[in-house]
Amino acid sequence: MSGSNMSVPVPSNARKSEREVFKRLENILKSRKPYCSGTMTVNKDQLIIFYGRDENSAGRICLDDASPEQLERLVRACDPATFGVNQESVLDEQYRKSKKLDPLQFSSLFDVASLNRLLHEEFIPDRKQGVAIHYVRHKLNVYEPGSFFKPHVDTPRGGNMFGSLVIVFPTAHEGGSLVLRDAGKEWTIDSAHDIASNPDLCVGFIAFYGDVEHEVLPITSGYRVTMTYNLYYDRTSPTIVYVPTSVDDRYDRLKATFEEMLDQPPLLPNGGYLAFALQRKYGMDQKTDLRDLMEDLKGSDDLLLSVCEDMSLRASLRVLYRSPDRASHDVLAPKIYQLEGAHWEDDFCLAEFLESQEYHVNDENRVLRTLRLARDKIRDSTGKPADIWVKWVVKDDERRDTSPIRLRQSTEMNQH
Ligand SMILES: O=C(O)CCC(=O)C(=O)O
Ligand SMILES: [Fe+2]
Repeated sequence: MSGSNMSVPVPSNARKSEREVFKRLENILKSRKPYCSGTMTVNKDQLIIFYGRDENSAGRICLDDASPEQLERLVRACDPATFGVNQESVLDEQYRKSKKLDPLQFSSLFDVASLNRLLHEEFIPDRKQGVAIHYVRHKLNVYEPGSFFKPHVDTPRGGNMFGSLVIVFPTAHEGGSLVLRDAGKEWTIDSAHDIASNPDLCVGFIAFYGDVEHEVLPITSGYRVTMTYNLYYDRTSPTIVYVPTSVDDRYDRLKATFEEMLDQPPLLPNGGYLAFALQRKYGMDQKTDLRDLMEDLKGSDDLLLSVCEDMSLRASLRVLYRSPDRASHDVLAPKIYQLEGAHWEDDFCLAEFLESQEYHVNDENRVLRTLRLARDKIRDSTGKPADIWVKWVVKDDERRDTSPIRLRQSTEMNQH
């Protein structure tokens, strides 16, 4: 389930001034990069790795001035790297050709916490500014000439994992750029080049959100050694507030545009909601409490929520359900419904249909009788079986229906 690729037309009755404001809001929300990268100076000690697969093998390497022989010895101590498909580890050298050590097979003196400040300033969502980052070491990867890792998205490990961090050690190599792709854009990070052009001893780093596709291009010479971390929010540790030094005026611009929009009466003359598709993807299923998910928003989604909170606008996460034939009103539901095996009566309006699903869940006979149909019946605008999209709802009106899931009028932003 995701919200990033859905195209929702701006309602045809939106006025020109409204369209312009929507477009500006959209541009601000889409302008944040889903990663941050650079180089960080280190002392030589931080580049020492102790490694060994079992009790009978032990090695040590300093990844500053390691010789090809030392690097070859490290390669021999590693296993071929697998990758995750449907929760399983698969070995396929057409897809990923590299070597790796698991976290219990190596130790490193690298001080990852030195990146805290930078990640908070450049990468951590605004509402998470005070929350500490918990870095969990994932793998040591070793790429020889000819090694690569085709485009993939990292397997999320645990609910509050929000991203990945790659540390690139300063072993001389060429090729091996990390290419990131998100929402139709692409960025290439050539850490080997960045490290070589820095006069100080340094490592390269790239932190990116968990839903960003990435790829390691083939290594053409030398050895590329990386250490990966899974990034979590650490809610148990004390919160630290950094004062960002970089200037990011998106918050102010978003707030000003919002104010302008709300000051333009009548925005929604008959009442209604203003809904925004989430920019980032989140894992969820029927058990997901959308209120918990609100705590884990990333990037622009989090920025939007902070602006809403700041302006005392009631905001919540909702799932948008749209009937197959668009004959009834859309429903912004406060939860994810179990549609597997549900049955759509032709004269149902969508809200009634969803309510009936709730009712039938514990009614075994009805469920048996109504097996099949629903997945086929709920379709998106292109005719494919519908996916579930999570939307923002930020503006409503006193005259709103009392039913929590009925929508009288929705105004949505175009995603493209
Ligand atoms: O080594 C890298 O640069 C990236 C490795 C990676 O994408 C992974 O381990 O999932
Ligand atoms: Fe990856």
